[in-house]
Amino acid sequence: MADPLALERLTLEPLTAEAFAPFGSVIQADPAAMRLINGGTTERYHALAEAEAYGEDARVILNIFRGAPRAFPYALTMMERHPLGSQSFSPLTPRDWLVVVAPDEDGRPGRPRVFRACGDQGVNYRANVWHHPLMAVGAATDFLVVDRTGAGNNLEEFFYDTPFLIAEP
Ligand SMILES: NC(=O)N[C@@H](O)C(=O)O
Ligand code: NI
Repeated sequence: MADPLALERLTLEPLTAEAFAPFGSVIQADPAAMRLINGGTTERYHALAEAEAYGEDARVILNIFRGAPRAFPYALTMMERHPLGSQSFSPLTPRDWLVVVAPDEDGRPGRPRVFRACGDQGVNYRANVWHHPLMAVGAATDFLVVDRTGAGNNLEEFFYDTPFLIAEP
C-alpha cells in the first residue's frame, strides 16, 4: 500500500435513513413502518425498500454473501455500480459493518462517503448507485442480498487515480 499517511482519510458517519437517502434505503425495524399482522403476533416492518430489476429477462433474486472481514488500514481504490438493478445487503449476524457510497459526477464516482452500519441495519442501493463491494468487519459475516439477474452487463467498475484511506472501522 502507498504510505497510508499520504492518502486522503475518509471519516466514518453513522448510518441513518436521512443521510443515506440520496443513495437508497436503510433496512431496519423502523417503528414508523411497523404494522401488526397475524392476529397481533407479528410486527411487519412494511416496504422498507423496493427492489429494482431492469432490462431483458430481468429477475429479482435472493442470495447469501459470506463476506470475509476487511483488513485496516484499508486503501479504497475502486467503486462499482449496477445499472440494471438495485442491490440490498442485510446482515444475518448482528455485527457492525461498513457501507461506502459516492455521488455520481459525470459518470464517475465522486468522493466516497463511509457509513458505519450497526448489526441490525441493512441497506438497499438503488440501481446505478456507486458503492464499494461488501465490507464485513471483524469476522466473516453472512448477508442476505437481494439483487438482479438477467441478460446484459449489470456491473460497472471505476478505479480512482489515487486511493482513499479508511484508517479503521
Ligand atoms: N459482485 C457482487 O455480486 N457483489 C458486489 O456487487 C457487491 O456490492 O458486493
Ligand atoms: Ni454491488
